[in-house]
Amino acid sequence: MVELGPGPGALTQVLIERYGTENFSCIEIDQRAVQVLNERHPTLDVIHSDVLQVDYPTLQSSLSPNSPLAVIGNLPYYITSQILFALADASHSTAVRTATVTMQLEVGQRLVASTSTKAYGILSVAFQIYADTRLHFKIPNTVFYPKPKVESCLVGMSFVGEDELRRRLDGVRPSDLRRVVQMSFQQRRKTLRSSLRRILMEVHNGDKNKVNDIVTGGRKVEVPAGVKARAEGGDKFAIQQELPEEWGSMRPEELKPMQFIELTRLIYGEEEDKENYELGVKVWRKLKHGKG
Ligand SMILES: C[S@@+](CC[C@H](N)C(=O)[O-])C[C@H]1O[C@@H](n2cnc3c(N)ncnc32)[C@H](O)[C@@H]1O
Repeated sequence: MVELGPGPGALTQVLIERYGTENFSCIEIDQRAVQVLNERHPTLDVIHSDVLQVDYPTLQSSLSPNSPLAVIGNLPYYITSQILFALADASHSTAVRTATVTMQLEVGQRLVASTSTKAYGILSVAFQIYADTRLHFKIPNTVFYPKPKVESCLVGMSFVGEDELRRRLDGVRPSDLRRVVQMSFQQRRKTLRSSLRRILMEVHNGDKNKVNDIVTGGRKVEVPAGVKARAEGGDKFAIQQELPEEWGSMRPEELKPMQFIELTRLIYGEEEDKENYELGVKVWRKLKHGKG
């Protein structure tokens, strides 16, 4: 068990009473809190570090090589989503299996939001693909001291792990998925046709995943799946930088998480070796709170 941001140890105390200190480590950035914890709990492993710099697979192999980490904590709210995304990236390496964390209510609501609601966005799509996520209960601001302005909640995440994640992605690269989801929600009121135009251009120009050939004026041109290209005579050709109509007219909040995977496949194609391609360990963790 790893507690993120234990502070002087209000939650830590309760956890130690219940589970002891043997399989328990904490990560705290504040030197004063680290000192307090060391004095109060001499047998507890307290790591003085920034949680955003933690490499969970390395941490797991040093702390608990035979079983994945269970993460717990009353998270620092200003970096909640970055912490969560880092956990998602680690979840398919078997480093992290569960996270039970408090956060701002609004962020918890985004994680579990359904399509066509204001709260539905990047966090909802990512955490409904990578984990089974539950908002357990709300926590009023009156139970904290000093009293914060915002309400909180307890969220439980059970990460689906590598095999199930590969089944869900079915060859789609997480980095491509992240880009499509991010671009789609950057302008959440616009249609996908307009929000994703830049990606379609990049995919075409970027020499990546070229899967269809067209021939024009005796020249062979390759274009990505889902992008229509038209021979225009001579050696001229035009790429129709548009998504198929059924996708193009939709707005991002209408797409279920699994539909984002389908959309990504349409634009970027998929890996052939679906069992073994790199899922990536720093895909989502760079995303910041607030966008979508
Ligand atoms: C919301 S407080 C929770 C304190 C305590 N767990 C409690 O429940 O009372 C967040 C804690 O995270 C720590 N923290 C903030 N940013 C951090 C970071 N980047 N890495 C590690 N700890 C951090 C703060 O010093 C603080 O102790």
